[in-house]
Amino acid sequence: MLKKDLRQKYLTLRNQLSSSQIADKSLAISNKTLELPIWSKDYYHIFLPILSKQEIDTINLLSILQGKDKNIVVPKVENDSLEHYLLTDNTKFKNSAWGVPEPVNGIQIEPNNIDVIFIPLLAFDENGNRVGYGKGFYDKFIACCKPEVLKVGLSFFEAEKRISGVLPTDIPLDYCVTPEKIYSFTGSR
Ligand SMILES: Nc1nc2c(c(=O)[nH]1)N(C=O)[C@@H](CNc1ccc(C(=O)N[C@@H](CCC(=O)O)C(=O)O)cc1)CN2
Ligand SMILES: Nc1ncnc2c1ncn2[C@@H]1O[C@H](COP(=O)(O)OP(=O)(O)OP(=O)(O)O)[C@@H](O)[C@H]1O
Repeated sequence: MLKKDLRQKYLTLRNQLSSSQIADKSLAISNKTLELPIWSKDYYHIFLPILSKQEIDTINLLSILQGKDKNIVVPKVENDSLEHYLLTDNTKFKNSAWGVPEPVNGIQIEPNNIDVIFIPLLAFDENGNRVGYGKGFYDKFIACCKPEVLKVGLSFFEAEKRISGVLPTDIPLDYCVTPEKIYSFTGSR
């Protein structure tokens, strides 16, 4: 299926989830991440959910990262690209026009310092390709990171067979975590 059709399909499926399904699936995804071979790193990049858009609630994953004493980095849209800030006890948040809770100020982190990125998505396929909102924010961000950065998709739904219309700028995932299972794409490339 084409990216734009998949975007529509999964936006609709996501909107049909009840708030208790969102909470249960978000918790299951967070707990499943503990089985990933990613926990020996320092800098973990995480998104904070647009709750009104029924995105995965990452609060439990945030607690896991804090419990493991990791450096936690969150994005902010500035001039049509992402900037990244260290999360501290003093970080203040403000919802962007798009509904993302974004840090107001703080210590900026360069992409080359980031070791692991948890990526929001609408759909993914069995090759680790991914569909987001279609703005290319994450594609451009990942392109600035070090080549060995670990890219971990989080998804309420299981993999599609194949996304068509994948572009040369699309960087595939290393792992994707759903409430049911972990997909690893590291062996297939
Ligand atoms: N929780 C969360 N945080 C995230 C993302 C995400 O998908 N989820 N992003 C993943 O990329 C980035 C922000 N993504 C954005 C995507 C679109 C627009 C935006 O400006 N949208 C237009 C409408 C565009 C349209 O409908 O065509 C607007 O609000 O005017 C802003 C940010 C970074 N943070
Ligand atoms: N590294 C890059 N440099 C410049 N433009 C890019 C880059 N990566 C992607 N783009 C552009 O961004 C646009 C959106 O890409 P795509 O449809 O793959 O978005 P997406 O993967 O759904 O969204 P996102 O990355 O925000 O989650 C495309 O027009 C693409 O050409």
